[in-house]
Amino acid sequence: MAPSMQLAPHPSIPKPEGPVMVCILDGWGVNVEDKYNAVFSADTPTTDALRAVPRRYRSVKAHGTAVGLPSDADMGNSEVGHNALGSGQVVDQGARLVDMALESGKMFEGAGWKLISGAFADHTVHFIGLLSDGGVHSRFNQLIGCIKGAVERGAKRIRVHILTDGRDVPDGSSAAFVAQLQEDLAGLKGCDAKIASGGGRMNITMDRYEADWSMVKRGWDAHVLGKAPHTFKDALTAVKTLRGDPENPISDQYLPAFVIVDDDGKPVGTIEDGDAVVLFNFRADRMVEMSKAFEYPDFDIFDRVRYPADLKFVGMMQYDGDLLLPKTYLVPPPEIKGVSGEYLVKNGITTFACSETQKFGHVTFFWNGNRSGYFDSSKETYLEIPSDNCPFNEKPDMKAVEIMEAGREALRSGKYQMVRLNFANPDMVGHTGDLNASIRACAVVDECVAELIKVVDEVNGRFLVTSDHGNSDDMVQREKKTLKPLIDKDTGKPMPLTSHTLAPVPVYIGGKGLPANVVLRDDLPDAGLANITATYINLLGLQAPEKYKPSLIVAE
Ligand SMILES: O=C(O)[C@@H](CO)OP(=O)(O)O
Ligand SMILES: [Mn+2]
Ligand SMILES: [Mn+2]
Repeated sequence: MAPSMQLAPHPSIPKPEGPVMVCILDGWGVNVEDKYNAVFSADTPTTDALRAVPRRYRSVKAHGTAVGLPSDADMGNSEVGHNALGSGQVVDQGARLVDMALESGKMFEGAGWKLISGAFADHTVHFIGLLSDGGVHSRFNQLIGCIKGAVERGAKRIRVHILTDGRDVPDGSSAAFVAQLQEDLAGLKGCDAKIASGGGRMNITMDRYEADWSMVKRGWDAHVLGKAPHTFKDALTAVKTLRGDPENPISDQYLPAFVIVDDDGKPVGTIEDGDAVVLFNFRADRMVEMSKAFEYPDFDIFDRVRYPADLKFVGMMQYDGDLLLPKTYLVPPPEIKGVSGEYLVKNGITTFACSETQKFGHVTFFWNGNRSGYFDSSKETYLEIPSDNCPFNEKPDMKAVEIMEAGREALRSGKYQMVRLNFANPDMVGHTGDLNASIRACAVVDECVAELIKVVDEVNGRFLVTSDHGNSDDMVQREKKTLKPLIDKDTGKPMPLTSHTLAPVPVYIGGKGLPANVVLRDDLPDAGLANITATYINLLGLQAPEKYKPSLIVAE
């Protein structure tokens, strides 16, 4: 082992007899305490009790610059949250790197730009991605920046394939983004630019972790082949019509696929031989599958029917550095080096990591600094529990009990020194905007934490329970100043909040194996998620790498 990777024993925190459990309650923030806070409203006796233990509970920042996002107006998300939790470092994240590449002009100088510029004169440049200013997967102004850059550099024909959001931005806001995009495209001089196809992000194109490839096929059919269940002459009409009854609309997230056609009913923007395609999302998880469909000539997961020849395909970023997918991209992704997972295996620590499909890559790929697979398969076991395929408010328990049971077994097995679990419920159910289902989601997770802590105590272990960002902690849109819920004019009901929040997240530590003198420091008021990495390494009785953000604990 490189001497630099050796972790010294902690001078005052001994090695535990049992394992260390790190639990991430995805989307569980600390926020305004009223009935629209599902975390607060849920029956959560376990985390309530943990919160009452002196010097073993605090909160940490999980949004904005504390996790490498461009500004403190940016909510946290799973990618940047797990990157920070697993690496102990704050690195400039995709959102910021794309901003900088556009500002400096580097965007227009790299290999990715060179590739697509081959289509400027005689072919079409297609942009496919999430249309909103949510800043989790993409940002509207970055799309416009790229389109304008292409037009200034000679692009003659542009088609945009839009995924409507309603998840990182309020549901129903898609119409406004579409209207704005249409206006911006119409204002481009010397370029024929139009919206060509679209659909809701949770219905087409943006599947992740192979939960449902049929979503990607629906996206391919609409974007590439120009085939969809609905055709319209105009995208704004498409989005407004497909939402249906204003009293009970289909969410922007789930709008069916549509294709824009001309007066003869012909699609205005199929993807043809020699065209360029840009996936303009910077975030990886929901772009990997579509990238495979575009990049791999012998792709066979679904029938692509037609695979355009001489395609100039790029991602906004490289979405998987191990698979080198896509080969060509516009902006190099963040480089996260020396993550805790690598240190652990190099120091002989055995790890079990588990979540259900929807969060499996979060607790492995994102946790490991966007790396696929194991650092050392002899020391690590990653277990994926298949997620249900349904809107998660219909089954708010999701696979929490199964994850808990797997965690319990791993803790008892004696095989693992570290057990890392992610519970998806407060996040995935929170995204549906369904308050009651989110309350249930938080309650079931609290029950699972109770069961796990019992076992941690049984094996003389230690635990750290935390989260990656807020979500269920606020389920309603609010007036900025008074924080009063905003009321929908049509329905008279409070307007649901489907997005993450800016809230800090809790950190609870404990376990029978944790010496009584180990407590949370009180001199790090501004700590963030990245401080948790050194903390859990200390719980293992080891000193953390020097470059990590300081540990939150001390032995007094
Ligand atoms: O579902 C997702 O893709 C994002 C929200 O856009 O959520 P998370 O960061 O929690 O995965
Ligand atoms: Mn998350
Ligand atoms: Mn989320």
